[in-house]
This record gives sequence, structure tokens and C-alpha cells, in this order.
Amino acid sequence: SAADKLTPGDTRVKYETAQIRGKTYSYMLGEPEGQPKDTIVLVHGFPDIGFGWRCQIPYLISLGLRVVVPDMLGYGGTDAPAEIEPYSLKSVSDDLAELARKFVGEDGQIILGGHDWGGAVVWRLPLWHPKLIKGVFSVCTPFPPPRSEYHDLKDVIALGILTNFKYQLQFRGPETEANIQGEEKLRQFFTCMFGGRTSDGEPAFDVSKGILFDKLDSLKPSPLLSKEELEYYVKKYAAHPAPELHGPLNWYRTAKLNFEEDRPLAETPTVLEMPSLLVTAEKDTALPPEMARNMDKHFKDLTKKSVNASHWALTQAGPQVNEYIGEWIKSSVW
Ligand SMILES: O=C(NCCCc1ccccc1)N[C@H]1CC[C@H](OCc2c(F)cccc2F)CC1
Repeated sequence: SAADKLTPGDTRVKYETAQIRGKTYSYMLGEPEGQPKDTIVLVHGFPDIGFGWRCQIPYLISLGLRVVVPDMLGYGGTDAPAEIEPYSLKSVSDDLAELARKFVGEDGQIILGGHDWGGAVVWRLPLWHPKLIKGVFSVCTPFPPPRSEYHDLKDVIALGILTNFKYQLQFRGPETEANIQGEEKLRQFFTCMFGGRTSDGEPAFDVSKGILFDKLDSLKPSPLLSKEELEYYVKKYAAHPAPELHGPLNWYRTAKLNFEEDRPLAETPTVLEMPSLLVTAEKDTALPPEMARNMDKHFKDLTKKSVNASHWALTQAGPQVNEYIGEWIKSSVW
């Protein structure tokens, strides 16, 4: 049933690794009964791991899909190179294309889904590998059109634009990975990012400020994570040497690289031909639904839905997200 979710170390999926373009990727593999109808690849964001799709995986297997859910570069059981280049959207897209082809072959296709930074990846991957993608969906993240001019985020925010991205100025800098090291700080960090509040109801993360480090040690547990789930996230991140967040935060240091790699795409109007789905989260303060207002002109077949949830819509509105994905697969992809 849709209310069913994977538990840490769940035996309903296999835990595999693969060498992909010189990096070790770790991924969960869920196989349906009988011959898979299709293969779906799910791409998580920050600060997450493949386990972030725990509410979707059993449901998608029940649709007859083979489900492949990697820990993305820098996360969990996957390598975390120190340099920034391997984290560009194109490089990560090329990694995922190679991983996908292990299951569907050189001429096969996958359904591709992403959340958060994973949503940024899934909107770029089909532009680099159009034949591979049978259908693509994103939860929370709108399509960011390739730009022909580069504007540093600091300058954009100074103009009062995209102030909901101000936390990214902190994330791309040195202080976050310097302040969040070791299991106890990681535990406070996840509690903070997953909506934990202090005893007087104050959050320790605000998109227009970033993390308020001095509030981290007075947070009450987040209602979005059970103790077991929190410990699973902590253990997965603590498996990397300190600073454990260096790899994950490198995703925020790729803006110039992504712009350079986007250049050829920006020369002509970008239109995705394959069936596409966007599910926005009405209470997502980093990625509010109105950010998707100009998306339609980049799509031939776009379905837009929204859920009444925060950024963590995959778990907070799991059954509703599953219903939208399932409906879209049955009506637009199949
Ligand atoms: O930072 C993110 N998530 C962490 C914060 C999660 C959170 C939110 C609210 C409350 C609690 C926690 N997500 C990124 C995902 C990529 C987005 O970039 C969009 C984009 C492209 F995709 C491509 C080119 C330019 C471009 F701007 C920017 C937000």
C-alpha cells in the first residue's frame, strides 16, 4: 500500500555498488515480481540519501517497476571526491546514464525521477541523453532554463531577487562543513534541516539566513524523522571522513561549471519532448510553487501537480506524491 515505507536496512531491496566513470556508486535495487514493466531511477537531493525515497520505493515496485536508487555523489556509500568538477549537473548526469544503461542496455530507456538537487539533475540529464529518457519527473524543483549570461548568486540576492536562495551563500562557503562535524553535530544538523525547532518554537534553518549554528544544540526532535531514521542518516554521513559535508556541499559550488556546460543548450530554445511531471510542495520555502510559473514553454507534454507539504514532501505527503507519480506513469508514460 502507499502508506508503506522502507525501514533502514530493509530486505525488500538489494544494496549494490557499481564502478561508474571512476567512482564507486552505492544504490538500492528493488525488483518487482516477474518481468519489470520498466526501470525507474530516483535521484535524491541535499541533505539526503537514497533512503529519502523510502515512501515511494515499495509503491513503485508494486507497479511492476525495477527501482534503482543511488546514493548520489558525495553521499552515503558513494564516493565523495574533494574537487568540484565531478558534482556538475552534466557530470552527474553522465554518471547516472552509465548506471541506467547497466540495467536497460545501450538502446533501452528509463523513467527518471528527482527531488530537490535531484530535480535539478533530472531536468538536465534528458538534454544530454534524450534517447535514454522515457519519462521524467521532479518533486519540488522547477525547470531552470539554461542561461546565456552568468550572474553570481550574491549579486542576484543583493538586488532582492531569489532571496529564498540566500542560505546557499552560506552552504557554498567554508563555515557549514567546518561547524558540522562528528555524529552529534550531524544529528543536530539533520534535525535542523528536517524542520526541528527549539523549545520556544524557533527553527535553526531559514532559507533567507541559513543555519543558525548557535541554536543547533537546543532543537527538539523533528516530527519528520523517527529516531531510527535519524540514526540511519547520521551513520550514512559519518561513514565519510570529516568534514563529512564537504562532498554534499560541493553541489553548491558548481554554479559556474553548470553555466559553462549549459552554454550550448542556451543557444537554442530548450524543449523536452518526453512526458514530464512536476509536483510542487506548497510550503517549500526554498522552492515555492510560483518558481515554476514560466516552465511550460520548455515542455511538449508537462503535467503539473502540487501537494500541501514542506520541502520534505516525499515523506510528509508520501501517499499523495505516489498517487500523482502512479497516475502520470499510467496515463502519460505507458
Ligand atoms: O538547496 C536545496 N536544498 C537544501 C535546502 C532544503 C530545505 C528547504 C526548505 C526547508 C528545509 C530544507 N535545493 C536546491 C536544489 C537545486 C536548486 O537549483 C535550481 C537550479 C537548477 F536546478 C539549475 C540551475 C540553476 C538553478 F537555480 C536550488 C535549491
